[in-house]
Amino acid sequence: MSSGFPIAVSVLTGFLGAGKTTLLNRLLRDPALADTAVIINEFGEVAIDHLLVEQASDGIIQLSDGCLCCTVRGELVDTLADLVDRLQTGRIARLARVVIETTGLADPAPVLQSIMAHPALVHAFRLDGVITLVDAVNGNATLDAHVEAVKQVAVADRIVLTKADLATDPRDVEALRARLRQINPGAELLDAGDRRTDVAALFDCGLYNPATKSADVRRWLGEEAAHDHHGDHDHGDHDHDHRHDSRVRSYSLVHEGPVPFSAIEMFFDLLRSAHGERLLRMKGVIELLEDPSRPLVVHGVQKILHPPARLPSWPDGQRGTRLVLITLDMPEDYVRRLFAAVTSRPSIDTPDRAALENNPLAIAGR
Ligand SMILES: Nc1nc2c(ncn2[C@@H]2O[C@H](COP(=O)(O)OP(=O)(O)OP(=O)(O)O)[C@@H](O)[C@H]2O)c(=O)[nH]1
Repeated sequence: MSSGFPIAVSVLTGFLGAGKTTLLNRLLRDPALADTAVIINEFGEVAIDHLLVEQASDGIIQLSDGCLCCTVRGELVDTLADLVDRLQTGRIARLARVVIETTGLADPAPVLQSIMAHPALVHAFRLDGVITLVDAVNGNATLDAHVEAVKQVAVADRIVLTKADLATDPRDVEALRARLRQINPGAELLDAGDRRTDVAALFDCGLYNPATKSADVRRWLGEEAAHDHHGDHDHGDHDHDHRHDSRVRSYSLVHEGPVPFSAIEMFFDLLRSAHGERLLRMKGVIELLEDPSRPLVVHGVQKILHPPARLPSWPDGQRGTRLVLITLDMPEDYVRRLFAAVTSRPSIDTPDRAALENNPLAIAGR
């Protein structure tokens, strides 16, 4: 794979009418998004209308053969593979970024999964981050009614509140902000009406940037680890029945001292085989016994684990293994016991790693 790879992929999601296209059109006027391909997944057609945009002196041009109709996931993969082919055959000179706008009803996890899982794409693309838009007027009701909307917020790296200008009561907007922070305390919460909500604020989320060999670990792990958050709290005086929120949980697992690669591998394998589809998102840094000075950055979506990357040094000087899990209906106790077992901190009635190696089913899946 030549230079220029892997290409950053950003996923833009948000419920029906949240303002995705409006924001995208605004962002695309920024020259910083030159050399960007936009893939739009329109609702209703179960199809992807993809519009390839290419840098030209006079702005954006649509490639003449750029429109295909196709089914969602397979064709998303085909579309991305086609982009790689165009680059390698010189039909596109440069491609710095891909933005995928999902349908409002989409559960973003399978979209992320199809990018991260495919062998042909895994080295060509890297997930930069998920940008989720939430409508300030309808957001609360949407989150109450649709678990997909809660998942969209839960997996976000950036949350953008739209239409705050249409809200009649600022207290409602504040309550919504509090709820969004509750569901996903690690994501930055931005306002669409704020001029600072620009390309720089929304892209390069820092999961892992091969160019700088860095990851914004402090932000996405530090905050989580500090709060060790659950999504099922009441919100003070706004005591709604947020039944979907409580199904989504975000919590961190911490282990001081290095762990062998085999233990981490076993943890992920058992977790994914027992509860893969409930693991919405996982990110973390790991201190490996085999190479403790270079942290291993891992991130995964459902059953898919992205190829781990190595950082040259510990970003905040703090060693140890820190994982953030965002889950839907997953028993936290099972995850904690499994983690304790593989990191060899046995607790009562919990087998240690040696026992697990002999019998991986020793910790029941549910
Ligand atoms: N007042 C106001 N209107 C907005 C804002 N953002 C979007 N809109 C309007 O909301 C409507 C829906 O916006 P779109 O950008 O089409 O929303 P979308 O999320 O792409 O919609 P779907 O693709 O159908 O899910 C349009 O009429 C926009 O002009 C905002 O911040 N303030």
